[in-house]
Amino acid sequence: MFAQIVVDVPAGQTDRLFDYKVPESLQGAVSPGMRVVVPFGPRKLQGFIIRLTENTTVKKVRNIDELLDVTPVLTPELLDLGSWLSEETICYQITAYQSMIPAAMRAKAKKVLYLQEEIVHFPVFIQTLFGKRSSIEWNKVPMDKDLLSLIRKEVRDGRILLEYEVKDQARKQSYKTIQVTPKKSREELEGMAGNRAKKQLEALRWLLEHYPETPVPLKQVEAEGGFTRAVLQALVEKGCVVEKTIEQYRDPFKDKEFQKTVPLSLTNDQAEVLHPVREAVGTQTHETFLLRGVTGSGKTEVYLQAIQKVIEEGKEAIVLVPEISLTPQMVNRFKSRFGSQVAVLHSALSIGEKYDEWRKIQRKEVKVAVGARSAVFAPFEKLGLIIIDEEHEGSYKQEDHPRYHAKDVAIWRGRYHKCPVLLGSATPSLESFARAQKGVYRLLELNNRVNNFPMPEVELVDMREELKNGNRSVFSNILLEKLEDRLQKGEQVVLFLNRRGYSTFVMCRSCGFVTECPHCEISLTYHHVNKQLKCHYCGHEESMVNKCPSCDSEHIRFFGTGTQKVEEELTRLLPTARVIRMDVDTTSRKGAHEKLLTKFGSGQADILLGTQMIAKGLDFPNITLAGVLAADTLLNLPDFRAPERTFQLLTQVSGRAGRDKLKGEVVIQTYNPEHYSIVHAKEHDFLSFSRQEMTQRKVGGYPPYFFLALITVSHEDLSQVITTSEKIASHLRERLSIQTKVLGPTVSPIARLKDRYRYQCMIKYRNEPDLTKTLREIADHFQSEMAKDKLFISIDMNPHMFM
Ligand SMILES: Nc1ncnc2c1ncn2[C@@H]1O[C@H](COP(=O)(O)OP(=O)(O)OP(=O)(O)O)[C@@H](O)[C@H]1O
Ligand SMILES: [Zn+2]
Ligand SMILES: [Zn+2]
Repeated sequence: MFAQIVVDVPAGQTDRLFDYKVPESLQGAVSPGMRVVVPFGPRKLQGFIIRLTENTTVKKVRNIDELLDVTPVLTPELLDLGSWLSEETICYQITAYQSMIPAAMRAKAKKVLYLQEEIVHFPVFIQTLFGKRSSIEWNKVPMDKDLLSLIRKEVRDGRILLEYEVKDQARKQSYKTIQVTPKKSREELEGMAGNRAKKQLEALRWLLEHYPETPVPLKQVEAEGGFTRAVLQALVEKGCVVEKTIEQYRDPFKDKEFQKTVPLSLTNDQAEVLHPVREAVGTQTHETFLLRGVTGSGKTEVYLQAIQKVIEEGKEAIVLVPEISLTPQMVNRFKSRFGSQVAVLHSALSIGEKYDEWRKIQRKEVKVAVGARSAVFAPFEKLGLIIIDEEHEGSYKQEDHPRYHAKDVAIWRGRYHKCPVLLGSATPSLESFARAQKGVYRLLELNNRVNNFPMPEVELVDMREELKNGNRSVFSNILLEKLEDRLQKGEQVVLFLNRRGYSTFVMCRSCGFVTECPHCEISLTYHHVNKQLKCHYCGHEESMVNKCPSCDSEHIRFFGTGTQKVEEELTRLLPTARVIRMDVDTTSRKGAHEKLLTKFGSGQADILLGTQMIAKGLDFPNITLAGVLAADTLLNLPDFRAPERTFQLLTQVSGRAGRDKLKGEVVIQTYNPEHYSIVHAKEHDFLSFSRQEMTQRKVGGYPPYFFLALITVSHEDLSQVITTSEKIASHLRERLSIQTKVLGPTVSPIARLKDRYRYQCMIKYRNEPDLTKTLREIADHFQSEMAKDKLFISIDMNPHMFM
């Protein structure tokens, strides 16, 4: 028998399957989706088995060296999906597969088999393998087919546990227990211990007295009984007690109580949008729904009840939420409804925790996976529904290989499983909305808030006027007044400050010199805490200067407004206000995010000041004011989606206010009060915004009218970058149709990054069936240069970032 294998070859090789012989010893133990180690030239490499065949055309076929899995880590579906991803996003198949499995399995982790029952209950083969041990390292297991298939069966039945020992794990993931060997009399047991072993007899008697029938953690016996591990180990070896390893999932939620919630009785609007989704789940029909529901319209309850139906049908569901809104509040809503049937895949989890959650899915111990982008690869085999909340979010697009968009993957899987995909948002992306209007997706709408609570009143403040009237503060007079009013009433406020484009930079007032990173063409950011200047792209750090390096002036200082600075000003202006600041600095510690939100939710603070992480998903009834300190920061980015992002963000932030009985108000401070994205956000008018934005897109030749592909070339040597990108552009112009536009090459908005110069070409096309093929040829053409030289070419078939 032979296996066709995708091998983890470093760049420089093409993407193809290699044939290997399955040695006699492994026949019956191998199946597609398992990882193996194979010889490749002089090296040993990892690979995935794609399929098994009876024959090969290869003359000198080599043997598989080692099998790394007992059960496949990739399902047949995911194997298909990976090859599709590799074609669509122009990446190596191996890269696609690696991105589908948890990091713990990618790392060179040690694998250990643990017996879950007494050794005597296992077949002789396994008894001999383990001897007196209760665990054994995988690489000590002989690659013997009969033994392997036995082990596989036991792993499947849960009698042997396969663990990855990941280095990052300081915490215990399993613990040992001991138990007096059952079905033996006291005399027998004492005889086995032998009367010369005093300490052992003492321990045995203690156990017989205190825990005659139940397993006790070894630690507990040591602590309570005061026996040493050596004494107890001796009893194990003599067979007087049996040792057992109890697995403990690293459950990041274990200290939490989830109040069980029951389905709310739906409003008519909710019932109306839920109906077709449940129907599609029931009839196993693939269809993509776009649920456009204003903020606070009860989309989450619709998701929950759709999932309910999925579970009733004996199926499984995936819920994707943006990383940033994967807040405890959001997670709780799923955990509270479905309890232990939910696995949460969260980037804040440790590698080990993530692996545990993933394994719950793989073992079919849960029915629902809630997570950020990569949770779309959850290895369910009976998918009944995939939900993407806040479907417009840019973070669903991966900005590294494989450059996939979670929405495309979700729809691919929906088709495969014949199940619906539900996209939800208050502000759908124009691409999705256009598809819904054309009938490619089915549009569902929730136009009102639950209980018809009104949308909040939005006021725009022109900050240029404020300045003219002598107000140099970051707070307009109106916002300050309203803040004072809320403090008096004991109501709560969220204040939003955009992180990007508004961090503090250092500028010389005399000559305009701005301190830049020596490796990237980006201004350095001032960090208050350690008085350092830092580059957000490459991490370069230097100390703050007192004199302008360019003109020697002493009038050099930092500008712009970071959250810290706003917090300082806030406490100066409103000394009694209790402020919680949420940004990368205050939430970097594990669990900090949750603590801060709980504190705010329980009324221990008046103002929640933060960046993007407070813009979405928060549902606190006592918030009656939302303030946006600078609405324009996103508008100025060199990105055709800037107005769309601005509109979305303003709508989201506004959506935090007045979600319950108390009426909400919003203040948006801006230097562009006439900009259509801001004007329409004020009116909560998605339809008018999308109409106007569509016109812009048509004129500019942008999605959804045109598709885009972005090629970025970088090298330490500028002339190399220019030559290569020119070659690529002219090759493309020759190959592609005349309707297709090839723009550039031009300098990238970030002209230099980590000492590499960057140029880009943009392709705008409507119909170019062979484009991925052509681009792959280009990538292959430069492959050898890329391998030996410092040239780098990145191809993005659906770019969301243009920097
Ligand atoms: N049928 C219902 N009856 C009573 N309350 C409901 C109902 N449906 C939802 N709610 C409540 O309404 C509030 C808003 O709902 P939810 O958070 O689901 O809105 P959303 O559409 O997801 O909002 P956003 O897009 O702003 O996150 C929540 O507090 C929720 O518990
Ligand atoms: Zn200067
Ligand atoms: Zn840098």
